Amino acid sequence: MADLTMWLEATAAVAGAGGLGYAKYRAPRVYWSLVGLPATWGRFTFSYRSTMDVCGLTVQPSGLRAFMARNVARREVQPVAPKIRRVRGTSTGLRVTLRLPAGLEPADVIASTERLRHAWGVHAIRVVVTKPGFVELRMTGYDVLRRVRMPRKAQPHGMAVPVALRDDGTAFERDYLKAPMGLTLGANSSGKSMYQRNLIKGLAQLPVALVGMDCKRGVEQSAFAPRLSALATTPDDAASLADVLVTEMEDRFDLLHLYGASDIWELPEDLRPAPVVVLVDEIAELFLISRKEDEERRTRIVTALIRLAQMARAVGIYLEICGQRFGSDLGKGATMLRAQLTGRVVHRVNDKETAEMGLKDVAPTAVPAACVIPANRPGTAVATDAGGGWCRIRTPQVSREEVAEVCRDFEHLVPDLPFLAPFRPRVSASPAAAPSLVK
Ligand SMILES: Nc1ncnc2c1ncn2[C@@H]1O[C@H](COP(=O)(O)OP(=O)(O)OP(=O)(O)O)[C@@H](O)[C@H]1O
Repeated sequence: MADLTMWLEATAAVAGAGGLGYAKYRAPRVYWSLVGLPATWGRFTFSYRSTMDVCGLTVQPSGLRAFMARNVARREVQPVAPKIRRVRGTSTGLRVTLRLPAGLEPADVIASTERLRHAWGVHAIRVVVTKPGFVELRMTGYDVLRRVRMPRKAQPHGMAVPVALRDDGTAFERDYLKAPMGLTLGANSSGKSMYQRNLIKGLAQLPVALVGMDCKRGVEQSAFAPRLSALATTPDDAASLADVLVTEMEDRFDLLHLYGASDIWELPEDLRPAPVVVLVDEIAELFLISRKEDEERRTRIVTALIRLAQMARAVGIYLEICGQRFGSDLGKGATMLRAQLTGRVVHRVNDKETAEMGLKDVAPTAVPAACVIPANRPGTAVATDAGGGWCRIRTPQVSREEVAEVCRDFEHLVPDLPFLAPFRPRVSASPAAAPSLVK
């Protein structure tokens, strides 16, 4: 009888452990909420003081405080750790708000994130400055980028589109008001098109004009024709389109001048021209030339893009450029244009040099992280935040057909912009069919 009881207990334990192991792998969110979160919360609570001490995140108390401790409270003078202001569990991790004592700065906490991560046994910790004197430790309990599930409340709004998941479980937004010009780099099959698809899916739902430049004969962007205000599928069309955008930029500056506004968002809504997002699928196609005669066209395109990148933010024209590499090897003007594109996303790269092209000037500490993105994780990238920060992100998988359907559903949002009318792609009955330009 005793043997049978022991066997049943052992079987239940093995089944339980197997079930937990299965849940940990197949349903990490559920596992985290039921097991990981309580365990981490407990570990954090019980080891907080000693962890802060050994990580060097304590300071000596002020003279008055030391005096009070010695003479009034009659206890030993202890170093002061950041005060815990709030602890909150989420479906992917744990968030802790800390008030920093005088003598500690956010950079000290950032420098200790690896040590804190190991001490509390979490997958990642990101330190965010919430207001002067306060930081939030965003702990992620498990590898949320293994299977991307966007937070339900992440929806396009204003000029911001949630395009990917950060490794702390929050949505990464491409916000054109914070970083008006963007650059996405990455090797072959690293996930650049998937990133653009997610972007188009979100932008299609906003009242903006979408302009495509896809000189690979429109193979990627033509499926989104119903929602595009313009599409250029050859370098010649791209040159004409870039010229038209520059003329429109100048007209919009005249309008701003007339109303004494510094950007279109200061204009009354009924006078405000529709924002335009220009999506360039492969920048090298616009730079490279095969014949001497093409040189003039390249100079035209590059000059127009540089002018737009330098000035068009105020008039609501934004660039979103994509490419495998973007260095001086592309030709004259490449590095000048790149410097203006401050919203950077770098996917897996084949060499350190490409990662440096994308990140060195805006977030140099992100370069090593971009160099170690594994090939079996397409869609993973390093993205810069406003203010020199960066994070790891991964896009959700979305099919071209799904995005094409969203584009059809939101066709009514295509703004009426006469200057783009000659470039409006013809929408064919079959969504997969390539459009041709109406001239
Ligand atoms: N976030 C993701 N999750 C899962 N699979 C992805 C993700 N992103 C991309 N992939 C897959 O990786 C492959 C390459 O993706 P994609 O076409 O976006 O890469 P790319 O960088 O645009 O490549 P290329 O430069 O050759 O056009 C595709 O099969 C795609 O389905």
